[in-house]
Amino acid sequence: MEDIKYLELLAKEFPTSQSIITETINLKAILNLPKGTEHFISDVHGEYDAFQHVLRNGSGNIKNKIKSTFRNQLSQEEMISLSTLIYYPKEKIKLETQAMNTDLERASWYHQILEQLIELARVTSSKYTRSKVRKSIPPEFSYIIEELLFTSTKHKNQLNYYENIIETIIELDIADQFISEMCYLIQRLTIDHLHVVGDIFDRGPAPDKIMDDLMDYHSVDIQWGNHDILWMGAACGSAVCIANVVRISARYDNLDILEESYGISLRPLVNLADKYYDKINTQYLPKINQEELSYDENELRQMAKMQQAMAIIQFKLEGEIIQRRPEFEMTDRLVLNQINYEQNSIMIDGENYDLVEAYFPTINPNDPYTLNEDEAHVVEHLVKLFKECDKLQQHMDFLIAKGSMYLAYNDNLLYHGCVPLTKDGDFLKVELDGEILSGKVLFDKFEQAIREAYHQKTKSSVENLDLIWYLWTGKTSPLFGKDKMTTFERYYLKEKNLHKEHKNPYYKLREEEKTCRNILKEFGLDDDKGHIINGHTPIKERDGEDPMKGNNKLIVIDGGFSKAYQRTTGIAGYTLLYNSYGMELAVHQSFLGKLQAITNEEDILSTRRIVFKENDRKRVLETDIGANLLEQISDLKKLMSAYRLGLIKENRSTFE
Ligand SMILES: O=P(O)(O)OC[C@H]1O[C@](O)(COP(=O)(O)O)[C@@H](O)[C@@H]1O
Ligand SMILES: [Mn+2]
Repeated sequence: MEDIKYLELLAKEFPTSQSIITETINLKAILNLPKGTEHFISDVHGEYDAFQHVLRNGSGNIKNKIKSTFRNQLSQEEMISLSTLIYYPKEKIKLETQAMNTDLERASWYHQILEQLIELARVTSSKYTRSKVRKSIPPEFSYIIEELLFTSTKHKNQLNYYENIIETIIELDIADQFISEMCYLIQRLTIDHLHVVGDIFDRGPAPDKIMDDLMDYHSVDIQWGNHDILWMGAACGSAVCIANVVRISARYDNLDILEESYGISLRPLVNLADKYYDKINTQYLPKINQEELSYDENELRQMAKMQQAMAIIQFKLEGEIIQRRPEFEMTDRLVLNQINYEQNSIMIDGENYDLVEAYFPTINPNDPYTLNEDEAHVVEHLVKLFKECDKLQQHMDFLIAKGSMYLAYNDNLLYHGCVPLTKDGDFLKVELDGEILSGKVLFDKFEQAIREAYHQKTKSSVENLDLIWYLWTGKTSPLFGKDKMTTFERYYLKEKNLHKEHKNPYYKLREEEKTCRNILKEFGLDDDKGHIINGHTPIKERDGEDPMKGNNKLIVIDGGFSKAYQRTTGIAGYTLLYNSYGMELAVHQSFLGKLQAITNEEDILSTRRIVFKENDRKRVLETDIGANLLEQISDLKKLMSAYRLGLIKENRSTFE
């Protein structure tokens, strides 16, 4: 019965036997095509230009395609030039054509480039069905591009036809636009699907632009990172998440993201900072690249004061939650009541330490966690603006729609931080809302809390919002993975040992193959076939650390986009490609900037490391999409027999 109802619905889409046959042929054709290329990137941290570059060059994939297509026809320089054109078509066309003196010269360049691009688009589209390629083609040029891609040039007549189209494009003066569209098409066909393994936000200057691009991207999923969760909590109106977001933005000189990109006015915060903080702690000076920006002293002081005002609000709000939620076991993070405000010292683990440059004008020593009236006003104002900001809400809607705590995809398991484990490698048992949870169900519980908090945004339950903050900083959070966040200590104490945040046992245990296999099994995956793709921790390649762990069962792909971290890693970082031939890690050097990439044709230098090779080229049939298509084919078969048995009537009206 159920079945018939479902088939009746399906019959609306496939009203005749003929339409079923057509669709089945199409689906079967897809099953036999090579698996599409998956691209994995992680820890982008607001570095828009580097992110865009890696996306545009497909982690080196475009260059490889150019090499294999034109190895015997183009010089090394010509191939580099063609790749730059494909990454940055508009800018590169301008540069090239401006340097030419005659129309003839320009026409001959256009001709040559168009031929190369058509050839490359043919190669990159050969992995897909016509129908899929058609959907990727921009509508303005769909007719011409289809003709160029699908017309054979074997016969003289056909060659003439093809040449004619190229000439017409040049004559009609649409070559610039046409070339750009072809370049974007090639970019798009080179990567079938993108996975972003977390941390789009914080530290770098333009996470909002990254979100805009991701929202335009043809096929993408996201595994939430700890920084993304913080922003999601903020958008749900969690005051403590907002305090962290604003403090971090001030710390990395990114207040413009809030004020200009998201239109969140910081005026009340400026007033609060001006009213209370005339002395500043130098730890609150923003982290900026001194060569790039020159602020005068007043501006720097202003930013430091804002960061300081926000940090104190954060410590107060965190104290409230920690007291309200004893099960979070975070009482060691209750710092403000451990301070001796007369002596400016603090008690930690029974020892007394002097606070450096300490100054707490808004704290009442007898009631250190209560916001004063001005602070409460700032918080109220920010909560309102974060919740009302359309652009931020759209970005977060997208994170919710395309994102998750983890993803099982084509045998692989993707997550940002860690799977909490005991020292012995068992899944750590965590008590949440009276339930004892570990492994996969722990992730599921957190995900459910996030979704509930998000969907009831106007009256988000306090408990769920607390959990979102816990995911940012709690010691059993799969997104954080450390014992504590020592923000307070790093602002006020000179003892470096107190600044240390210790990674949990997972990070040692993931070196062992057994751990990785256990985790894959826990998430329902085949541990012989599958791999874990992990972000979050920069790999110190300079110190000999290897991104491939657990006998290559786990790959850490912190993209190293964050400039602040490149000093410790020695390289920029890693991205991963998984195509029909296997999986490859791309190891990137630093990105020198968009201008260098265009004018000097300086690509990110990347080397490749093979993670594994497929014995036989992998087809769509063997992927998750393949499994899905097989199911569709079987449903169509059922519908076909329902038509034959007369259980459902064919609707031929459109053909009669
Ligand atoms: O260097 P900053 O700005 O103080 O940030 C350090 C904080 O960032 C974190 O490393 C989290 O960020 P990541 O997810 O990028 O590691 C915290 O553990 C740490 O307290
Ligand atoms: Mn992270």
